[in-house]
Amino acid sequence: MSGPGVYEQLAALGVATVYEAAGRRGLIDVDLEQLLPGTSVAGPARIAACAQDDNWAVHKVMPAVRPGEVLVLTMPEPRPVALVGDLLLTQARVAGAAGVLVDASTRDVADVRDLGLPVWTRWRRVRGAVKDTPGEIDVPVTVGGQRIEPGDVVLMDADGACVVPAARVAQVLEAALARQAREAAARARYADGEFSYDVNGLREREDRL
Ligand SMILES: O=C([O-])CC(=O)C(=O)O
Ligand SMILES: [Mg+2]
Repeated sequence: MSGPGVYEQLAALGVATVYEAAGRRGLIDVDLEQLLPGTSVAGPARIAACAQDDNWAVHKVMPAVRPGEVLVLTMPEPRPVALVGDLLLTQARVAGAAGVLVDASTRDVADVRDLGLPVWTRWRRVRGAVKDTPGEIDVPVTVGGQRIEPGDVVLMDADGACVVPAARVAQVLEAALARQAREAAARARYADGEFSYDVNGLREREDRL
């Protein structure tokens, strides 16, 4: 079969549509700054669970990263401590990561932008991480109140981030494509001057109140 792959399709559908199609599940409920505006990515999670304020696990995870993966970096209590900068992210870029979710701080932002690797970060702060404790890689973590397991599909775009459990990807993709088709039909009507107040039956409902 040809055509765009599952990850490409999910990235194009976007976080809002996929989250809605998943039954409003999987939201990574935290403010993230998108360092490369205009990018959207989806891919299986490769996880580094760092010790507090420590980026040993980020160094450790780099040799494990496979092309197309979304690297998820977190620590027990996320704080504006720089888990990554351009040196670590160069390694992610060369490994072929689709994108990086930093549930902490990123530094060397100008150089990171030049790398062209899409990164979403909680903070931009240069405070350095220590390397005292190995932490863990390839383990489940919680980011923005949402559990992410290795291999779950993480999506990120201008709206933020969400995750789809690996076992639900096919079902959520199908529902998201259906939702996209419904939204396209609605968009065409609004572009023609109709109003959602009428199309969605809200005027009629209000008249009956
Ligand atoms: O080395 C660090 O701890 C983070 C950093 O600045 C880089 O990766 O360039
Ligand atoms: Mg640096």
